[in-house]
Amino acid sequence: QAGCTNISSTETYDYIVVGSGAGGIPVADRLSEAGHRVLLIEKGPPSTGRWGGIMKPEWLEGTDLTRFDVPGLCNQIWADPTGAICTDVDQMAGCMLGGGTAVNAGLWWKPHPDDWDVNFPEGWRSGDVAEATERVFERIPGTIAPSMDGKRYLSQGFDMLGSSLESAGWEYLVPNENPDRKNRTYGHSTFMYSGGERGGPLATYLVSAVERESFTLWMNTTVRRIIREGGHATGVEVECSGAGHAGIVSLTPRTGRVIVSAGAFGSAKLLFRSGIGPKDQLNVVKKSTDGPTMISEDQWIELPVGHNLNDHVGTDIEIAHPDVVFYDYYGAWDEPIIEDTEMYLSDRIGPLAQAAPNIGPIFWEIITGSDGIDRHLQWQARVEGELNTSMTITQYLGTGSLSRGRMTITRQLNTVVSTPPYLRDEYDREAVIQGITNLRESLKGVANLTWITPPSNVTVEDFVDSIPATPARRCANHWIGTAKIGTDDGREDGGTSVVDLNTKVYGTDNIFVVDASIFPGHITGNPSAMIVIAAEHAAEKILALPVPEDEE
Ligand SMILES: Cc1cc2nc3c(=O)[nH]c(=O)nc-3n(C[C@H](O)[C@H](O)[C@H](O)COP(=O)(O)OP(=O)(O)OC[C@H]3O[C@@H](n4cnc5c(N)ncnc54)[C@H](O)[C@@H]3O)c2cc1C
Repeated sequence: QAGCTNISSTETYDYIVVGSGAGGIPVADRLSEAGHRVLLIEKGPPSTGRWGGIMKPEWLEGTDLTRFDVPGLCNQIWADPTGAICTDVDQMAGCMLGGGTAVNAGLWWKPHPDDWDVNFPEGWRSGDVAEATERVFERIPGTIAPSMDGKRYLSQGFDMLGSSLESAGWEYLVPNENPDRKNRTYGHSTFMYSGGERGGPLATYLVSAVERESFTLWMNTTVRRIIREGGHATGVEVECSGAGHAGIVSLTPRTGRVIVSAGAFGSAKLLFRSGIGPKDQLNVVKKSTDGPTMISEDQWIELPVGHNLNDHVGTDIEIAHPDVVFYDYYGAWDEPIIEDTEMYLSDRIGPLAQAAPNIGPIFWEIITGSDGIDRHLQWQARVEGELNTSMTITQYLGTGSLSRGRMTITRQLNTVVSTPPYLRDEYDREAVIQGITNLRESLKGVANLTWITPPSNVTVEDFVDSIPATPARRCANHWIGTAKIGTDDGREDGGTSVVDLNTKVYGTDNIFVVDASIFPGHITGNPSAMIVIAAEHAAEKILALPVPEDEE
């Protein structure tokens, strides 16, 4: 293909990291920092201006910014996702440099200790990841006041809802200074933004990685399969899309390793295509166009990849209040308020330095179910809805939830959510209902506040039951879990885990998974910061493993 570079057969790498999202960028940086030759392969194009991205509205022409740099343009992904998202996944997923961290809204949370302690195995509890957490928040502290003048613009919605919660006994706090206080508390959203721009892993870990000679980044290059002999990977086969690379790239013989960081769907798909997964899925791949080059059946490694799929259960409610002021963030694409673009371009201040569509407050509650399990709810408000005075508030059900689903692959090699993970457990449903009931109660006395959804004459039970438990209605875009970490080897009867405590795929000696896929269960908040922490922690574990020559 024109523009593609054929791979030189002499070049080898100590680590090949597949996918440049929340997991891939930090792990690639840490491995290269330790002195290894690292190749980071991303299937998508560049995103932010720093890396050569070009997608932008007219008012950014002539600047080195793209739509992905400007917080106020983050919701353009819903208006026009072309060229930014994966076309082989039936859900929304960023397929460009930075993965989800290039297209997301930048919410950035220090995890609640339960997010680790309830879900993760030994060696991955809150105490074990404390240092990794510190390292991440040193590099990406996040901010609750993204506009560079420290002011918060258009805070009427926050003020109305915040003061209403306050009157009902909820407590204001700075969330990342109090990560363990998620029960009837509220605060401003924290974003990974810095300098009035997107920030995050693309502006930190990737910058330090690229400065090293031992680090190589390829974009527009898709890893088709891992080439392996038994449990030992020797390299990967890549395909070029646009100006990428094509051919077979080799690992350093004996000691080289592959890190799969292609996201909850992308990583599972790559494992399937490499003969690792449940037999039914590997048979689908065998019958696809991959058939002729797929590893032979006697080399398949049967693991429950794609099972344990999870997402936050999203339930939207909507209220309206005359104090709330709407700002047209979608309009900022082609009909922006000139004064606001000027403020942004000259000083990185104003509404466009804040995430669309005016997100916050964020508030939390823990519901103890009749099954005795604590379930964490995060409520995320934004100024958007039916009326100019509406606020839509999404309730996310996370930590403690028990429902799980499954992703599978089609003959066309697209991934699908074949079993949606929403509300399959009756106590998960109970927590969602209880949370809305409690919020109704908390907002009961607020003058001039109207409930639009659910209207006050509909019971919460009927409302919750009326929303289909499908991704179309419940999706939070926080997919996790398809290559679960744990000690129960998934090759054994009843085993549920795909990777061991070092994130190494069971049955292999040098293939690892480091991204949202390894999360055993859901967490309190938006997951990107926790995925970066997991990547920091995984890098440490991987670097500590003996290489073959050290063994015996
Ligand atoms: C619209 C949207 C808004 C969101 N908002 C927030 C938010 O505000 N805060 C938050 O914390 N989280 C948010 N999230 C979720 C968060 O971004 C993801 O959970 C996170 O990015 C997942 O990290 P990951 O490393 O697992 O995968 P990803 O970030 O998805 O990265 C995977 C990367 O691998 C690449 N890839 C896939 N297959 C291959 C292959 N075969 N070869 C080469 N490359 C490949 C992809 O192109 C992608 O770049 C949002 C997600 C979406 C979609």
